[in-house]
This record gives sequence, C-alpha cells and structure tokens, in this order.
Amino acid sequence: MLTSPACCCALSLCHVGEFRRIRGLERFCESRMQSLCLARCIRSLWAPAQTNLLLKLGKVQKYVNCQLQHSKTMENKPWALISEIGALGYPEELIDIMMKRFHVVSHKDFLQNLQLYSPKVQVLFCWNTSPTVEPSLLRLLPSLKVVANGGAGINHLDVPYINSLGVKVTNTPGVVSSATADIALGLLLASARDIITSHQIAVDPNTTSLPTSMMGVDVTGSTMGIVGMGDIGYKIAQRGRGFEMKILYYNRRRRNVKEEQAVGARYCQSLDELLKDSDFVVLAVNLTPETTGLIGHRELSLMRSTATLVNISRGQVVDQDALVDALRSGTIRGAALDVTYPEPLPRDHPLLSLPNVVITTHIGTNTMNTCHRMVESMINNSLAVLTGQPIPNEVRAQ
Ligand SMILES: O=C(O)C(=O)CO
Repeated sequence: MLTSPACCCALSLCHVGEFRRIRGLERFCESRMQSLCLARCIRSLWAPAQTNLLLKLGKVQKYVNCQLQHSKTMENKPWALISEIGALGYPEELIDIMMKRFHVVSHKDFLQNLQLYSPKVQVLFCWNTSPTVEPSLLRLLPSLKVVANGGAGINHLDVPYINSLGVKVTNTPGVVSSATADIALGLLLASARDIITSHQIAVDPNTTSLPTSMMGVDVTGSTMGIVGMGDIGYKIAQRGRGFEMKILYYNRRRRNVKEEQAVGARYCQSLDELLKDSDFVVLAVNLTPETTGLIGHRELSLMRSTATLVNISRGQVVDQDALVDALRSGTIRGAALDVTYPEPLPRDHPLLSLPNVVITTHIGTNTMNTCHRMVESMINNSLAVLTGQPIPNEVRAQ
C-alpha cells in the first residue's frame, strides 16, 4: 500500500517538476506494479506548462486520499504473482487490468520479499514464455490455488505435478484462436509470395532495379492440409476458404459433417495422405508426447517438392534437423515458422540463414485485443477457482 513518505515524495516531485524521478517512489510501494500505477496517475496530473502548484497539490492530495480509501477495500483482494514473461515484459495496460482484481506482485519483487509475499500469493499468472513455473517456485507458494496460464498451450506446465499440490491449472483457449489462425495465414502468404525477401530488397540501399525473377507460388486455389482441427485449426480452415483453397485435415477426432461442410474440409484417414496431397501443410496441434517429432525425415519426404510447411503450434512438433535437410535439399519448397525449439533459436542455427524460411517470434496471440481478452480470461478462471465457482477453462492432468 501507499505509505505517507510516498505521498510526501509525490508532492515534492511534482513541485520540482522532475517527473522522471517518480520511479524513485518504487521503494515506498509494496510492489512495482503499484508504483507504476501511482506514477501514471501523477503524470496525468502534472502538466509542466500549467504552474498552478496549489491546484496540483490539491489534486495529488485528493488522489492520495482516494488511494488510502481504496486501499481499505483492496485489503480483500487476492494476491497474484506474475511470472517472468521474457525480457520484453508485458504492456502496463494489461497489468492494470489485473491490478483491478488482484494485488499483483512481480516475480522480481516476490523473490526480493519472500517473507512478505510467500504466504499471500494464491494465484500465479504465467504464459508459455514463462520458464519459471518450476517446483522450486511452487514450493515458495504454500497458499497457491491456481496457476492461470495465458494462451492455449500448456506444454510448459507439469499439470500432474501442479495438481498433486492441490493447485488447479487453467488456460485461455477460445480467445486466442482467431489471432493465432491469422498468423498462420500471414506466414503462409509471406512464404508463398516471398514477402519478406521482397521487403528486404525494397529497403536495401543497394537496390537500383526491381527483381523480375522472383516467383512465388499461388495461394488461391491451392490445397491446404491442416494437422490438428481444434479451435485454431478450424479457424485456419475458415480463412483458407476465403482464398478458395481446398481444405484437407487430419485430427484425432473427426469433425461432424456439418462442421466439415461449413469450411469445405475433407478428413484424411492418415497423416501421410494429407502430406502427399497438400501444397501447404499447417501444423495446429497441441504439443503432447504423441505430437512431439510428428514431422520428421519420413514425413517431409512425403510432401510435395513445391509444398510449404507452416508451424504455429510448437517447435518440438517438427524435427528441426530433418527440416533443415529437407529445405537444403529441395525436398520441400519452404517453411514458415512462428514457433521453434528453443525460442529464440541460437543465433548460429541453420534455420536462421536459409533463404526459403520465414521465422517470426511466437506472435500468435500478440494483438492488444487478444491479450486483453486473454488477461480477462485468466482473471475469470482464477476468481472462479478462488470463489468455488465453475471454472471456465480448467486443464486437468490426462
Ligand atoms: O495459445 C498459445 O499457447 C500460443 O502459443 C499461441 O501462439
């Protein structure tokens, strides 16, 4: 909570107008998230051009009173730990949504104040980019009730182990499907039409004439084989329809006839059949022991030499060494990957320098709107666990 030294500091910082130093308030706040919120509020109050200091002080005081008042109601909020989400961090706007419903503590603050936070945290927010959900962290969370993952894939979580601690696991499948399906089509188009190479030539200062020899392959009217026909796979099929593509799919469970007809999809009895008949093979499966290494030397050799492999599921679904061989030898035309193993790839990995590969940085869910919905879903799942309500998206150990 905000303490009175923090209030005094806020007032004096406004007085001298050194807003940048507002971050010094961090040490007065229980968590960095709270100080960010305070800093933003003061930034909105502080207009250097207007120097009616008394008015500003009055506003700050009012804000502080309001915070203190608010802090009383905040006492009932549960505590949530936000795991590390990679070097790029998470937009403040999304953290703010969490802060409305939880006391939020960052992983770093948590580790620095273990005695304070350990007994309090009931919720752990994580993403597939979080490497920190390990037994060593879970052991520090005796009150933990739920690990709420952002995203559909939960292969980075040891669900049986987490469940064995009496802790639920949730994910956010529905809200991520459209954005992830969009990226599949984006990658497919980028590879088919050499969009990235063309961009590089366009911006290269040495370019003096436009290339005429660069030929892509047709998307319209081609055949797309979708491996994994869950929510995301189905949305990929819908998008393929827009490009007048023939849709094949292979899945553990066949979709009903109505669903198939709605996207004009034909079920393949075997993966081999799909691989042989597709111009674009799109991987949209969950990573499980059965799908690990699903696409290896043999499978790649079944694909057409004009075909492109698109992967938006998980890097481990593809044997990357086999993929490198297939791309080098011309066994397949190209690959477009939003996921690799590991992420990012080591800088000297051959996939990074092959001309027939397009790679993005696992951006399937990265739109502000999708991430908003993802965070809201994480919150709803967590609150359902804490209040004993039906849990919208619980993941159970298989
Ligand atoms: O939802 C997920 O788990 C994703 O990785 C989307 O890219």
